[in-house]
Amino acid sequence: MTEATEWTPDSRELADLELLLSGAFAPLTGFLGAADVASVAERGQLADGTPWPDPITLALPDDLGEQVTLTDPEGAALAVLHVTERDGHHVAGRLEAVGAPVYGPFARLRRTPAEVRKDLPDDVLAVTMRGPLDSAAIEDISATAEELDAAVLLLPLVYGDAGPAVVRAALKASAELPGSTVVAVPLAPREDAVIDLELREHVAGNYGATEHYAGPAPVSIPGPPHRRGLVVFFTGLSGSGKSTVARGLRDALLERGGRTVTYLDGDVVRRLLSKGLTFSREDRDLNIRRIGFVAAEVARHGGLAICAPIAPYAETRDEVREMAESVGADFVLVHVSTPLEECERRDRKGLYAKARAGLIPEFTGISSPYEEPDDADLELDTTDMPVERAVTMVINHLTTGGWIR
Ligand SMILES: Nc1ncnc2c1ncn2[C@@H]1O[C@H](COP(=O)(O)OS(=O)(=O)O)[C@@H](OP(=O)(O)O)[C@H]1O
Ligand SMILES: Nc1ncnc2c1ncn2[C@@H]1O[C@H](COP(=O)(O)OP(=O)(O)O)[C@@H](O)[C@H]1O
Repeated sequence: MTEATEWTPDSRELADLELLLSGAFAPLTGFLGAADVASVAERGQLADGTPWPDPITLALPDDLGEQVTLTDPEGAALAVLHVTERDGHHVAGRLEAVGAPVYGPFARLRRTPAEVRKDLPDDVLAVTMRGPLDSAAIEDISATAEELDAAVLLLPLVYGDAGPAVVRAALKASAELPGSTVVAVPLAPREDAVIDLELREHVAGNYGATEHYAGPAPVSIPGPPHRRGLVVFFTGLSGSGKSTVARGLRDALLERGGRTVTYLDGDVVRRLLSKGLTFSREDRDLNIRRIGFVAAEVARHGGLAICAPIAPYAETRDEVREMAESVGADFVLVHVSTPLEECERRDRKGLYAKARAGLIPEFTGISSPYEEPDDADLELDTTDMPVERAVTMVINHLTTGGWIR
């Protein structure tokens, strides 16, 4: 008997899990095993011939055992998965519901198909929505419902940051469609438009739809750069000048006004957020991911975050870029490329001397690697450069990119 373990699926898997548990993905009752996945990919059918458009899968690390409690990011248990099949990282098995989370925006509108169906008549026109309905669409829906003598069921498909806005759009449309019902459904969009539509039809059918109307795709217009969130990420050796330039940048931005600025000071991060972490690769990566997480949260809300850690590994810097971009923010990488000889000559804290004497293990540039970026947006060698000039170069870059005006 293996020990019970816990796992938090990613956001799309969690959305699928909720639909599997609520019955919105019926006839599916669990994540698909290899035979079903292959059959869906080849024929758009489960292995037993039932039509199904999209492989609904869950990836788990290999070492989690046979009984895995699936939790949401806050740690609340949602289901226990009794693993009976593994295909690489993909796992299938019986899902045992533990309890649905009762929080989150519009949680009261996340009802199961069984609950919704018992309140609806035989004829239902379901409208799946990922964005607002304009007046032409509302008129169309109203006329179709009248023609079919059907009740209108608005199904805002909530996923990601835009979720609450889609529900608000559905409630607004509902006010113009007398007698309509709104039910929030956590269906993540699929890349393939045909599969996405078929999946919407299946879900709508499970909610009792006899007719399905797919609301238009939302038009997403990214805000201008000076309104978008931004992460300015300095990387470079110890003593290269990261903190000095980063602080100068913060001060210059505050003097100009117009943007909210958060400076994640390296020392403060190491003292608070990353207290107790060492300089092993693993701990450095964790430190950088934590910085990236906080910076992306700042940028998610339109703020400008400045970070200045050494961040010696390219892969981890890429992860932070990805974190920022995944919340709709931009990412500017500034490589403070002052060479090791100059950093060592400065040796402000006497650390290089200690590292050379073998008193500090794993010191970046001496006994631990620094991977030079090949994707820097700006490079600053501060060897013969006054601090003010370095700050101006960053400001100029941000102005040229439109992030500041
Ligand atoms: N082994 C080792 N290697 C590199 N640096 C060391 C080490 N031990 C302590 N220090 C001091 O810690 C500062 C770097 O911390 P960071 O959080 O920026 O490093 S990392 O990004 O997690 O690699 C760095 O400060 P800065 O000089 O401001 O860069 C060093 O003063
Ligand atoms: N153009 C410059 N930009 C930044 N720092 C400079 C520059 N010229 C000289 N320095 C000096 O180099 C040192 C850089 O230290 P620091 O900013 O703490 O580096 P880091 O944060 O990369 O470890 C400071 O003593 C600073 O005064």
